[in-house]
Amino acid sequence: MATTNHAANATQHSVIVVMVPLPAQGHLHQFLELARRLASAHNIPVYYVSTVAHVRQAQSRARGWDPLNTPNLNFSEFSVSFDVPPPNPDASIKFPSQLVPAFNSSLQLREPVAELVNNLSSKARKVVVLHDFLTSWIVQDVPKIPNTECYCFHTVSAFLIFSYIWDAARPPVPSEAEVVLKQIPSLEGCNSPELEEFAKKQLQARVFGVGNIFSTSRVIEQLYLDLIEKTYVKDFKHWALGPFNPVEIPIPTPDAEKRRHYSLEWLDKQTENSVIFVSFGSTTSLSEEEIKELAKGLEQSEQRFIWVLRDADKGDIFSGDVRKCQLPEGYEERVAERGIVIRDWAPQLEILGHVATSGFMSHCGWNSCMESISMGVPIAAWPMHSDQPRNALLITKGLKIGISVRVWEKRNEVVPAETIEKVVKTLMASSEGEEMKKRATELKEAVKLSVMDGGAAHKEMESFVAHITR
Ligand SMILES: O=c1ccn([C@@H]2O[C@H](COP(=O)(O)OP(=O)(O)O[C@H]3O[C@H](CO)[C@@H](O)[C@H](O)[C@H]3O)[C@@H](O)[C@H]2O)c(=O)[nH]1
Repeated sequence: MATTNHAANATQHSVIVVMVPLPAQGHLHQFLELARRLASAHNIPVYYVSTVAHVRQAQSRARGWDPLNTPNLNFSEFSVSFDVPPPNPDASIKFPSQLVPAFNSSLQLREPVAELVNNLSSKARKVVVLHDFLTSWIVQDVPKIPNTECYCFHTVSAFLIFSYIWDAARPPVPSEAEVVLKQIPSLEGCNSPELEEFAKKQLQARVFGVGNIFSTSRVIEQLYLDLIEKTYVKDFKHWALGPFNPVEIPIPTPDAEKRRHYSLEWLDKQTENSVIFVSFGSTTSLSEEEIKELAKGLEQSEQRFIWVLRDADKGDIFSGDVRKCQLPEGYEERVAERGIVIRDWAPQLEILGHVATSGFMSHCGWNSCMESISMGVPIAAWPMHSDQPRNALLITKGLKIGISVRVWEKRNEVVPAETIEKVVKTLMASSEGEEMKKRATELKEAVKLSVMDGGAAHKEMESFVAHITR
């Protein structure tokens, strides 16, 4: 097993942080951004540990900063063996087939992680291990190592975590939460049996650490964070350290300006609040029939759009031929005046933050939700799997900043073009849509304030750092 192990170079430190993310794009930005904050703003040495493929992905997908040139941030990469099938867009459960083999391969990190932490623990007063719930199995030996402390980093919404508690125990909740929780969809159809099996393994190896970190903000999910806090034992700590995405789009340097994505230049030419961005994250693919209906629906809506249409993220995790999604003949030429189709990785945050963008058709992956809220963009919800159906409920019924396109109960039917057309028009060109936009803008302003000196998110980070370095 080849490793780039920096532990040998570590000098004596008070506290060292080791991060063990799940090797998946959706979990990457959050872990990486927390690593950056701890290493740069708080001067704590951080070790970001994962498979070779995931570390490469992390190094190339940091937003606007150079992870390789960040003092205090070290990458420990371990090569693992695995074989990953390509995505299957026609699968009845949309959970991507290529992911679980990649997750399973990460189980091989158990020994190297224990070895690394063991090594570091002799060089520091304390080693703090921040792990994903889905990497519990990897870190299960850590509590036996002296001078260590474990924290679970949830890269999902607080609403989702509380929805599991609600499923299991129906604790009393305020009416405002009850109205929403009563509508939570069952978990049927959310995960593949392979993922269920993987998650069960994590639950069995669960490490009962010191606290939870949530990838959310108190200004968005205070209601559900309070409910979670009430159900845990008293001295277990909780921090909401999000958002982990930038809340402002930085002005590009002259160099970055030259490399600016063509979709942003296209947006520059559109009028304010006129474009809907359509993208379904990094893990799922649409079937040919869904693509056909979506193409038709967008065209019939007569709204401007940017549509990211590619197969699930290659993300360096699987090799082999990738299907090229087919659009109806002559489609791109026909809609050229109004829309563009991106076949590659898109600069999602910049697109959402552009003044011309005012709607987002999204699968409701949690990063996409947080990014959309941070940029004040209401959502047309098209959930596909995992936490997405429940996130969609939070967005549409809890925060009231969105509308459903793919209704979860009708997930076995292809969403027809007429529904897509209607939803896009409602979001982009109706008083109902304007209301959603207004609420999304209010949330955006609150999030912006929260990350400033003295704001809720800022204070929360200070409290977390004070706790781990105590
Ligand atoms: O062309 C693209 C596609 C994606 N992204 C970014 O990739 C991330 C995608 O994350 P997310 O919206 O959460 O979707 P997934 O990649 O599908 O995330 C997985 O992980 C999330 C966090 O646990 C879960 O909420 C999702 O359900 C799960 O599918 C976001 O930061 C996007 O900005 C881009 O920048 N460009």
